[in-house]
Amino acid sequence: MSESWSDRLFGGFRKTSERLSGNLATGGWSGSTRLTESQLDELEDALIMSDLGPRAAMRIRDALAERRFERGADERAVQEAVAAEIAEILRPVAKPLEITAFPRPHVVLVIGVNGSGKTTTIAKLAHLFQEDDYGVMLAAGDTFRAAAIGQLKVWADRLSVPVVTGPEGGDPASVVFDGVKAATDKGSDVLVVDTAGRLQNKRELMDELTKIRKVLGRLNPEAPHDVVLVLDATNGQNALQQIDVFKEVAGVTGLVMTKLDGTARGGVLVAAAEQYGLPIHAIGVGEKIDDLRPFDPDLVARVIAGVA
Ligand SMILES: Nc1nc2c(ncn2[C@@H]2O[C@H](COP(=O)(O)OP(=O)(O)OP(=O)(O)O)[C@@H](O)[C@H]2O)c(=O)[nH]1
Repeated sequence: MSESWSDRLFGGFRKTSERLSGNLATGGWSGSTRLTESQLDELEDALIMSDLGPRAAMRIRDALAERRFERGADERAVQEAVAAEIAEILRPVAKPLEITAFPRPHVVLVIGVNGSGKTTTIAKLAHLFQEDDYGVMLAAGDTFRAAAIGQLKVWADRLSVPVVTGPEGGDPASVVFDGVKAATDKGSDVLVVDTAGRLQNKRELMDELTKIRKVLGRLNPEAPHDVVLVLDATNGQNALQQIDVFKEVAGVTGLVMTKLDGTARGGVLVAAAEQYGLPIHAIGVGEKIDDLRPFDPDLVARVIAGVA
């Protein structure tokens, strides 16, 4: 690997940090040891414009209002202080997915709207688990579209991971049932289940997920152990609305945010952390198989604030 993960992370968040530092670089920070009201207003606006959301922006503003800076402190000092506050917000939610289920398999349902990067994320998660020497199996519970089943198979082949599929238009709950049985027979540690992402039809999706849960519960009352929502960071604030809907429809237990590379909207990660407090298991910063990693909240905070 020529580029380290943190290099890729910096590359990934470059647009976000440029945006935030661009928004912060209004000059005139130096002067007194406290930020003035108008400086604080500017700071809050810069954070909102950088997609951190009004709540996180206000929290950071309040924290910075309390802070004493060295006389003559510059923009960098303000950015450092912003980074420290962002880290405070991210630290409690940065939690990798852990395989804890006993009996095995640990069942992870993966949900998210089509195009959010769900299938790619499932492959990347499988790869992460493989790196930790866990036995992984996939289940193609998105039977709504043949393409989704095919795409998951391609990834499974590439990773040499078994995948349980059913016919297009078949019953997702029966694929999940077969998946759990196969994973149990094989002694797999983790079963990652792809599910349909038809947010337009909430009722149908809710019924489908309820049925999956019922079938899973019959096999193992603890399953699913995780319900992971995949969000596309390029959707900015709309990604947050998806959390609202999927929390209600699917009982989301954690998030993965993808496509943080190449978007200036990475601040939405901070907004999601502040507003929902759901664990953020990993972040996607590219299309390659190892472009999904559990994240280091302090490093990500420094990258977002442009001081890494
Ligand atoms: N740049 C970038 N692209 C990503 C990332 N994650 C996924 N993608 C790309 O996003 C596109 C959609 O990803 P899929 O995994 O097919 O998304 P999906 O949600 O399963 O979509 P459907 O298959 O349409 O349901 C693909 O071209 C992926 O390569 C990421 O972290 N960064």
